[in-house]
Amino acid sequence: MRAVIPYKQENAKSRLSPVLSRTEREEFVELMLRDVVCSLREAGVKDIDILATFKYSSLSDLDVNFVIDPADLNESINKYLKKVNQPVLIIMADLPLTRPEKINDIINSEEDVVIVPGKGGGTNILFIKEPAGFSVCYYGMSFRNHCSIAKYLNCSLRIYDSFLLSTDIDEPNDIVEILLHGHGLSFEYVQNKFELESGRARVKLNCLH
Ligand SMILES: Nc1nc2c(ncn2[C@@H]2O[C@H](COP(=O)(O)OP(=O)(O)OP(=O)(O)O)[C@@H](O)[C@H]2O)c(=O)[nH]1
Ligand SMILES: C[C@H](OP(=O)(O)O)C(=O)O
Repeated sequence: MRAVIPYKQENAKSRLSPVLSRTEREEFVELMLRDVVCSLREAGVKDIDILATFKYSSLSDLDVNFVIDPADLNESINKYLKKVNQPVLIIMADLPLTRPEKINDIINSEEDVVIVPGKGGGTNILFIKEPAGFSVCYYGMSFRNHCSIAKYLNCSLRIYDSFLLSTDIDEPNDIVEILLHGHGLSFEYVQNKFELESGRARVKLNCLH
């Protein structure tokens, strides 16, 4: 089994622009990636590929395999899936709340395909036992896309329900969840920049500086 983390750092997380500068976003996305790699290692995942648009020197200390492909997300993953010929876990880099025990639960599933939905119709994690015939279709309602693809291929499907794994960090208020439930490098980064404001409604995010 291999884990693959699609990764693009250039102008990453543009939806966080209201609260983080471009430089801060590029720093932050790397720390979230490192937290994801750490959780995969704690889960005992040995083979980790970072499918990156560029050979980022700042990642050179990571004990992972780099697959460099400047193509877009869907094209690069679909090319990867045609070559990998073993079960594969596609996990996004913006999932800093990932926990090793949940990774293990997913990769030990009986089903052919496991999908962890993201907020707003996305796909945060895809586990595919036989990836050769599978194509990904990210963006828009990718969760529905991937459910349909699994059905078309007659794959048994498990929708994995997890608050922590479904929390991808896209928009400013998503950072609240890191401050409440996070750990690791991404938590340390945001706790120096933001604070929580509690009230009758949902907890709000306030910038410290
Ligand atoms: N290899 C590769 N990974 C990508 C590409 N675009 C996004 N990713 C990665 O795919 C995952 C989900 O992407 P998004 O949540 O859309 O990340 P993003 O594009 O930085 O976010 P926004 O700018 O807010 O849309 C993240 O792990 C990104 O690093 C790409 O063109 N190639
Ligand atoms: C890649 C995309 O991420 P989102 O834009 O939904 O965070 C998706 O999950 O289809």
